[in-house]
Amino acid sequence: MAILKKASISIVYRLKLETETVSFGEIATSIGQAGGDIVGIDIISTGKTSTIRDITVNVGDQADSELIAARLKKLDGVSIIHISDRTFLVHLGGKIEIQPKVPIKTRDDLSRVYTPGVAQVCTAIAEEPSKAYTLTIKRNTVAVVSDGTAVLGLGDIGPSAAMPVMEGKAMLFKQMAGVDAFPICLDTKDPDEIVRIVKAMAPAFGGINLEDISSPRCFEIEERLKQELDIPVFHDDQHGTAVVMLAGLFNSLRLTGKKLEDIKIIVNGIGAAGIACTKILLAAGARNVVGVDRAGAIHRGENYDNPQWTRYAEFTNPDNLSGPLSEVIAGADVFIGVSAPGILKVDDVRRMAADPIVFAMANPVPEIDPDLAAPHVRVIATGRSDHPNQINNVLCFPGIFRGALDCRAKEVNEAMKLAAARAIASVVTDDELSETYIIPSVFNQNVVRKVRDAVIQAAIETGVARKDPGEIKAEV
Ligand SMILES: NC(=O)C1=CN([C@@H]2O[C@H](COP(=O)(O)OP(=O)(O)OC[C@H]3O[C@@H](n4cnc5c(N)ncnc54)[C@H](O)[C@@H]3O)[C@@H](O)[C@H]2O)C=CC1
Ligand SMILES: CC(=O)C(=O)O
Ligand SMILES: [Mg+2]
Repeated sequence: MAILKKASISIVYRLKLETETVSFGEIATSIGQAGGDIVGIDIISTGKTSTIRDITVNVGDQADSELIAARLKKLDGVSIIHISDRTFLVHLGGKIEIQPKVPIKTRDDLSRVYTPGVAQVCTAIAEEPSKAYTLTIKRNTVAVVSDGTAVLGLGDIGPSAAMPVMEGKAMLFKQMAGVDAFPICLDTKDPDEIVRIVKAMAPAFGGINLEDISSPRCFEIEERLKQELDIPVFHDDQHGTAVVMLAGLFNSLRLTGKKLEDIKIIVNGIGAAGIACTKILLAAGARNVVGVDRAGAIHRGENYDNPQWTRYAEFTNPDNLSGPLSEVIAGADVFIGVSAPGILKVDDVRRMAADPIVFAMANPVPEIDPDLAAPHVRVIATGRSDHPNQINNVLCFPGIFRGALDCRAKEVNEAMKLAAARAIASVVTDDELSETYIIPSVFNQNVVRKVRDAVIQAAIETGVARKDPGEIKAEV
């Protein structure tokens, strides 16, 4: 796919240059001819006969980077000291740390934050457990829990390899919504064990964000934890994705003038995200949703190994369509992809109804290259940040947990999710709305505030809020 060749890797070449032998112009030409785009030049040190420089270059992929290195090595007077990928550099030593809120400078400080003073606080919590919310990190802290089995679209890469994603989620929680989040990657795939561990660690947390746990195990794990814990448990890949997708669809339909209840929607990839997207679409009023997976359209009368699919067929696909994506997509108004790279073809898009809406949300590579789809659709959205219309659950989870924590919600229910979707959609005003702006930017400051407020309101209305946020502010 062309998308894989776009400049998405940023490489720093540290070079020693013999100034009598080679000019910077020769180096720049060499890099440019190999497909690199120089975006920064830093002088590290200079001597009488040589200089050391860091040249930052954007390249399409690893092969381009290697080609540039090979060309530089051939130039007289150039030696490569080292090559670093800026994405790797930003991960060195991990991306987050814990900071104390008060300094410990004297024995007096020590005796208050630690023993003996801390004992009084422990006793107060032992006598009144709800004080954990006011006297510990619980009220502002979320566990981001994964077992590394469905990491982005990379699949079962294990708990250690999942950590960078979970650290990234923790950064986003903090930066977007002030929520302290811990990445916790478990070295087990056993649902019983995951449930037991998460329950056992729950006292420290005000909420649990499950992440990148493969289906169908994710459904059982989330359901059991919701039943057994009194703090919100939210599987981001299901509900965060569904909320943001619905927000994007609400706004796309504002453009096309079509109504949710009248349109045909294909959801491709009936896993964690696909099932949740379907459920929220139906809850919002859609009537004709057809799920498609590797086995084609999920329909009644088929004996699926995956029990989720048998259940799914009962409440979707009103015309009981069967067959591959390329057939059932005919006449569809909307394609929601939460499956795998490159499986939607331009010919498939051509078979859709007028003004097609395509959300190709598989990460990191979408179901169709947005540049290929663009001439044939009214709206194209992906999960990526390097294209317009980024439909990514980062627009949801910070605000939804900010709201849930602030009102000490017992759970995140359907009303709260629908309220969050409407809130995200509402950030885009009528004047701003266009084919390339159906969803607010991740950096739009209004998103978290609007989602938080809407979630609190819905939590209060549905009786799951344990606190008025005003009272929480008064306690600070
Ligand atoms: N943009 C966003 O915010 C989000 C995007 N995603 C992306 O959606 C995709 C799925 O994520 P999950 O639902 O968590 O994974 P999952 O593993 O629970 O589900 C994936 C489903 O896609 C199906 N699938 C795989 N290849 C297929 C093919 N060639 N044709 C039809 N179906 C196929 C699988 O059989 C499975 O049912 C991933 O690429 C993930 O990165 C997931 C969550 C959020
Ligand atoms: C965005 C996200 O959570 C995913 O692709 O899994
Ligand atoms: Mg995820």
